[in-house]
Amino acid sequence: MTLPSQPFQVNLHAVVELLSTHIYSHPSVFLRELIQNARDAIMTSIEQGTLAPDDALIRITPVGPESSELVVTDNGAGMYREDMAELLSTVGQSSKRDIFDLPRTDRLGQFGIGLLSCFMVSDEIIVETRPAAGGEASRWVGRSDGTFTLEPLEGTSGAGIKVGTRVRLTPRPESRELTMYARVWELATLYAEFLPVTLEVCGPRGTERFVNRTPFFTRHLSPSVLPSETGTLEEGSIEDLHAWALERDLEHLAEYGAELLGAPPLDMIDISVPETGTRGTAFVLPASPSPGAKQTTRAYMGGLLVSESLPDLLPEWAFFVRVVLDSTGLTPTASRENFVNDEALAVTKRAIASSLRAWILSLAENDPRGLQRFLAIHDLALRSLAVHDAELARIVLPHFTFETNQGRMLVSEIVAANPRVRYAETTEEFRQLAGVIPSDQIVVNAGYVYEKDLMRMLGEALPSASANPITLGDVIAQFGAVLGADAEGAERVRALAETALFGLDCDVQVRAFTPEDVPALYVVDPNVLRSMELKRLEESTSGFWGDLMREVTAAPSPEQASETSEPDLPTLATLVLNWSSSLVKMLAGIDTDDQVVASRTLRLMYVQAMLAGHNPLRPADRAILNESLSDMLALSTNLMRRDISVEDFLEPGDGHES
Ligand SMILES: Nc1ncnc2c1ncn2[C@@H]1O[C@H](COP(=O)(O)OP(=O)(O)OP(=O)(O)O)[C@@H](O)[C@H]1O
Repeated sequence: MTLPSQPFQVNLHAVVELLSTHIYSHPSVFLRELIQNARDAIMTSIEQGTLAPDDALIRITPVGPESSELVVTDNGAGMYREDMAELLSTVGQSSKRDIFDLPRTDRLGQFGIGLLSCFMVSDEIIVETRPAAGGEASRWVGRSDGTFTLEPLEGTSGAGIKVGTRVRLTPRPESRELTMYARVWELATLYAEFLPVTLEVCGPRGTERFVNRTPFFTRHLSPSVLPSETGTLEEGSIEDLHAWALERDLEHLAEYGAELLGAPPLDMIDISVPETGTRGTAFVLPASPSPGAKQTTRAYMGGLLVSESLPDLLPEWAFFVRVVLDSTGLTPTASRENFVNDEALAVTKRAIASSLRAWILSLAENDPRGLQRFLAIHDLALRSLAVHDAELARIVLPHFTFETNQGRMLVSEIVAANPRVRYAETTEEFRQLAGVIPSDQIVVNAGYVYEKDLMRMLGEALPSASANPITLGDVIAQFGAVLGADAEGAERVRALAETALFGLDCDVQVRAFTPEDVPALYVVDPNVLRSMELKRLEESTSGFWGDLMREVTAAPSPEQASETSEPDLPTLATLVLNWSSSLVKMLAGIDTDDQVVASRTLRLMYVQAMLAGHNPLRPADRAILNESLSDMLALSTNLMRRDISVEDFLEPGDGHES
């Protein structure tokens, strides 16, 4: 025997609890749901020809001294009594779906739960309505205990009910504030200021205020209605009038942007995605946002607010704009506070990204000064975009500036000076290189974020140019060896220096190079530099951090591990003494008696070379700096008094042990 089917029962309390704690972010959304129902009913009437668009009106009367009820009235389609029980008392029932039960894009509602949000602020919802197509007025009263009544409003009781619908709520004490004038005005403006239906809020003492503003952010490239007060038009003046209207729209748009950003936007970018009925404006920030800041989007659906701050609608790199948009083709989530992450949203996101990109491209091609203004504020954003976008890189790369040994230069200037661009991959290497590269040659510092990648793209982006890394090792390899009659002197200085730098893990070479006023170069492999920095920290840090540092420095990297297995560990650093420097030549001719002076001079040259290359000084380096300076001071003062001898200063490593 088959048992008869039975309908599910709905526990209304549990549903309202679910709505308020898991779906809606705040009880105040009840007002947005009522405005949305009123707007949809008005759209139905306009569509059916029973209401002229200019006569459409939503009126909100807040709770106040004269009334303990909040009333939302519309002059839309209303409802027939026969439909009311099903539409209003059935959770999930909506009239806003098409014959295939799909949401209608011209209606904002679709889930059939919005009215229930009123139970978040009131225990009773009264809906009084009269259908626009003709018929009796009716009253439906729904209660939070899950019961409802439905009655006809005949004779005098229905006389005050005009075509349309009014919803009456008596708020619970804790929700009263949400239904009073100040808050209602604030919420109505927030949700509906761009609603294309007139919305008025009745203020104290019968005053009325309209919340509506024109959504200029959706229409700035198509002029809004032409002024009606212009009277008859002269021949040929229609274009002027369009230009005037467009300019006025742009002014309003800029004003809105300034309100949104707190300062006039640097520029405004039109967003248009016809496939998803999305239109809007991206306002370019007039100041650089804090690092890592992600801009959120203010989104509307049919003029009703979805969210003031939607994340994830913009690409990662677009932290230089704040977007405001309106969509009729995206699907809202049940809370109506976000969009469903579907294909339509993906299409919209891609289109927004390409509009921003197209704006940058057109700036680069048509308005180089505008691009420079933009770069002065949002340089990093554009670099981060260009490294992933070869086509964009081709257009914008010449406009980027890079640090070079000749100061900051535009890429176009660098390439014009020499299309075979050479760049240092780290800032440390650049600083060392900058000291020795002949001044008529350019070396670029590509050590900052994105710059190495951009340099690597240069050859592809600008076919006439090429870019290759250059290391200090490359430059030093080209330095001339010291030959012939000078070879002996050079070897002497090298031996002196090796002795003076004993124990400092530093090899010594003597080469001839320019500039002559650089007596020595301290050359170090970047990996070695890193371990030196760790060692310095380790030596100067005690306790937990010191132990941690020691652990870090003790654990060899895979490369180091393979290196240590080799019998000869490469020398850590090299001091390259410059045979072209008169100071170095002087050291070659120094008297044996003055070897202490030579030793301290070489140690000072070593520290000076380290500092010139922006290398970190370890405690041992600082110690020899201080010792050498005090020795030099003592030598020069005491020797002049002739009351001490050089032997007093000799120490192991000074070459006088024997
Ligand atoms: N002001 C109104 N005028 C005419 N019909 C209304 C009005 N308010 C509600 N209705 C009817 O009641 C139904 C249920 O409304 P409800 O707000 O619960 O859901 P919805 O608007 O259809 O969908 P959503 O949950 O997405 O808002 C609507 O589909 C509509 O038919």
